[in-house]
Amino acid sequence: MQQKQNEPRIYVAGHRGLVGSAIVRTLRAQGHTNIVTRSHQELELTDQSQVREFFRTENIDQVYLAAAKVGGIHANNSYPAEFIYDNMMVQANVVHEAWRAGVHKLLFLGSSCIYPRLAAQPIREEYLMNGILEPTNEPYAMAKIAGIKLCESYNRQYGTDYRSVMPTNLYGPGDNYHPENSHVIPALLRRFHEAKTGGAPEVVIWGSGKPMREFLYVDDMAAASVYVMNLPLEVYAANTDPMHSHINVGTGEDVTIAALARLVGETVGYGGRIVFDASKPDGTPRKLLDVSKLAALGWRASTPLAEGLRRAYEAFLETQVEAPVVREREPAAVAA
Ligand SMILES: NC(=O)C1=CN([C@@H]2O[C@H](COP(=O)(O)OP(=O)(O)OC[C@H]3O[C@@H](n4cnc5c(N)ncnc54)[C@H](OP(=O)(O)O)[C@@H]3O)[C@@H](O)[C@H]2O)C=CC1
Ligand SMILES: C[C@H]1O[C@H](OP(=O)(O)OP(=O)(O)OC[C@H]2O[C@@H](n3cnc4c(=O)[nH]c(N)nc43)[C@H](O)[C@@H]2O)[C@@H](O)[C@@H](O)C1=O
Repeated sequence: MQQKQNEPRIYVAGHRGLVGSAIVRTLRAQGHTNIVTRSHQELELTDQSQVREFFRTENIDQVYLAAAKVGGIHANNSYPAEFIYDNMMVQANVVHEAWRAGVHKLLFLGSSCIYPRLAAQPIREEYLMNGILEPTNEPYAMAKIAGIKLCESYNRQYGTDYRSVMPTNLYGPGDNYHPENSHVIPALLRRFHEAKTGGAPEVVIWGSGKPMREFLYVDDMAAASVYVMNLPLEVYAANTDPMHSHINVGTGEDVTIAALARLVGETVGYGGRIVFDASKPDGTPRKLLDVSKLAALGWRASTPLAEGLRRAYEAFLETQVEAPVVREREPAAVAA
């Protein structure tokens, strides 16, 4: 593809993942042709020397940092060392080496789990660090909080323009459908689909079904990421306290896990029973984001949950046609 003159050279870290692939789709749809990507195999972001060499040679103007060790409640709870180590290393290397190479603009993706477990609802950006974190994902959340502080600190000391967005729970095409390590939506799409095709009389849902979650379709998240990256600095800075320089991204609406399960069942066309396994953790009881800051800046989510689930199920079915086993990643042991 021919590159336009003066177009920024944009590195999307994690472009094969759920969010990174959607950011690439969004940038391409907006006409960007100068997008740089590297797979995990090509560039190990926990390795500082590889990251330094990449930024030294690639002449990058902007970074979307969507590479991270990511998983649902079970993966976070089972592999805490990998969730804290990988995420601390990836973000420290990318932020530091981007700064060393003179990259002025970067967008860091955090997560709504940075907020206290029992935060007042809806959760405003300034509630960061005013309470105890949810234990099932505390190591991951600590890494993400450090990521926000990295960006703030480089901005304060070096005058960079490194921004942070805190997404709620995401879903959509390109998700991880591992039966245990995935998030709830891809796990349930797969479980309900297998129950339907296998004629199973019931589907088991983890926990009590009572926790509430807010779900954002991934193309909305990608659109929000590009929107925040491109806001004029004076507009972004005027809306973000220098000590709380992150912005929530969500829909502003949540559902119980029981209601979500019924909706996934309807989407898939499963007619059997839904049962709950109380031996599995519920995690945070509720984490609804206050999205008024981003709304005031001019962006709102546009994909209703039922429509997003329909598209996500279509994408899941496509992966079944291409290859019956889809993107099932087992966290590997932390490199010695
Ligand atoms: N999914 C969700 O519900 C939410 C996600 N987020 C955040 O959004 C961002 C993107 O998440 P999502 O797209 O879901 O995650 P995915 O797991 O789908 O994608 C992450 C990508 O990063 C790559 N990656 C991971 N570790 C490394 C590494 N050490 N070196 C190079 N590449 C690496 C992965 O490659 P490989 O698979 O080969 O390891 C993968 O392509 C993350 O920061 C996450 O914390 C925030 C809130 C909710
Ligand atoms: C995005 C977010 O993701 C993780 O947190 P989480 O919100 O708890 O995410 P989850 O999608 O795994 O679960 C949501 C709810 O759903 C219930 N649930 C039912 N049945 C299944 C099920 O089959 N799989 C999963 N994973 N959950 C299930 C589950 O018990 C929980 O009550 C964080 O660790 C953290 O990394 C983070 O930031």
